[in-house]
Amino acid sequence: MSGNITVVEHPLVQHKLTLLRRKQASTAEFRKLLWEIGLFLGYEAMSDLPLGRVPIETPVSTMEAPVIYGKKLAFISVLRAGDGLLAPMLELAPSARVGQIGLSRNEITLKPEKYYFKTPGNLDQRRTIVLDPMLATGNSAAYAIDEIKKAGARDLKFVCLLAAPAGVETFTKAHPDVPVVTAAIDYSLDDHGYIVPGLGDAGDRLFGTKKA
Ligand SMILES: O=P(O)(O)OC[C@H]1O[C@H](OP(=O)(O)OP(=O)(O)O)[C@H](O)[C@@H]1O
Ligand SMILES: O=c1cc[nH]c(=O)[nH]1
Ligand SMILES: [Mg+2]
Repeated sequence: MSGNITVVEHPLVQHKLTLLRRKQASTAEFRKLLWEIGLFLGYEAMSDLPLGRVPIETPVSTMEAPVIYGKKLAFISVLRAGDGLLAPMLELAPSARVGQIGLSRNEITLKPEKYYFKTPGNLDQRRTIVLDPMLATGNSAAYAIDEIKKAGARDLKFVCLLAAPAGVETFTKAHPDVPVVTAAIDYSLDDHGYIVPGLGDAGDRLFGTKKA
């Protein structure tokens, strides 16, 4: 498989992902597990932030101590399901600016339809991390990055929970400059474009909107 993709294989992530995938997981459990895994995905996605040094005093001595330095962060959630990763990312970096792109995948064409777009200013001066748990066909993620690049972003990463091989292919062909961080790459897509084995519809599971 081509592209710059990091799979977070930490046992805690893989264990929590198994609990979250199970169809018996309640909405509350799904939400909490996505939040917990999101912390680890954020930890990985931000592992290359540049550090500078500032002088501080500890109770014992002075030192030149490391601090995150340089470009500010922007997190952009692909609505709705991206909001499940936004909360843990903000837990890690509370002063990041936040944007949203609202996309709904057309069930027949499997193409995204945009219904909302709002991003922070000066995206060209920010490290921009785009969030959506699912990279299935890759159409939504590739389109989201197209729009976010049009808004000025240049230094981008994409963070998801699950990816399908076809989605990784489509995404990395469209945006070879955008590294992807995920917790797993599954086997395939079904006839409706759902990731197999996957977890079902992430938005419905996160918000409890699946019709009975
Ligand atoms: O890679 P793709 O084939 O484009 O599929 C992935 C998209 O599908 C889901 O969103 P959905 O359209 O279900 O919207 P929702 O978050 O409101 O449920 C998911 O959150 C992605 O945005
Ligand atoms: O498996 C999938 C594919 C697209 N969107 C989802 O929420 N789940
Ligand atoms: Mg959905």
